[in-house]
Amino acid sequence: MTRLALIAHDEKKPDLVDFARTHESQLDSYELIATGTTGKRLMDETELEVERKESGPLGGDLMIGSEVAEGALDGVVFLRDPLRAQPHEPDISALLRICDVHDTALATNLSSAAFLIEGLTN
Ligand SMILES: O=C(CO)COP(=O)(O)O
Repeated sequence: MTRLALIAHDEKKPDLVDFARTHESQLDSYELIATGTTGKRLMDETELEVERKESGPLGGDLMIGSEVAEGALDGVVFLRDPLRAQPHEPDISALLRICDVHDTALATNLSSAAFLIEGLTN
C-alpha cells in the first residue's frame, strides 16, 4: 500500500487541509502519516485516518525521516513556511536531505504536491 507523509508548518496548515480535502478520495486509499499537529488538523477537518508522529519541533520530522531511511515511505508532502525561521531547522534539513539520499519523492509546495500524488496513483 502507498504510504505518504503529510507535514505543514503552521502558516501552511490551512493549505494542506484544503489540499487533503480536494484529494480526499485518493488520499483515503493511502496509508497516511503526519507530524503531530498537522495530523490532528487533518483528522479533525477531513475524514482521513492519519498515523500521528510527534510534533515537528519535538522530533516528528526526524521520525518521518527515519521511515524514509528505512524505505517505508513512497512520498513526503512537506508544506514548509519559506518566510519564517523555525526553531527546529536542523531537523527540517535532515528530513529534506534524507529524502534526497533515498530518492524519495518530496513536494514542498502545493503545485508539486499535486504532481506527486498524481504520480503515486499511476
Ligand atoms: O514543525 C513541523 C514540521 O517541521 C510540523 O509539526 P506539527 O505538525 O506538529 O506542527
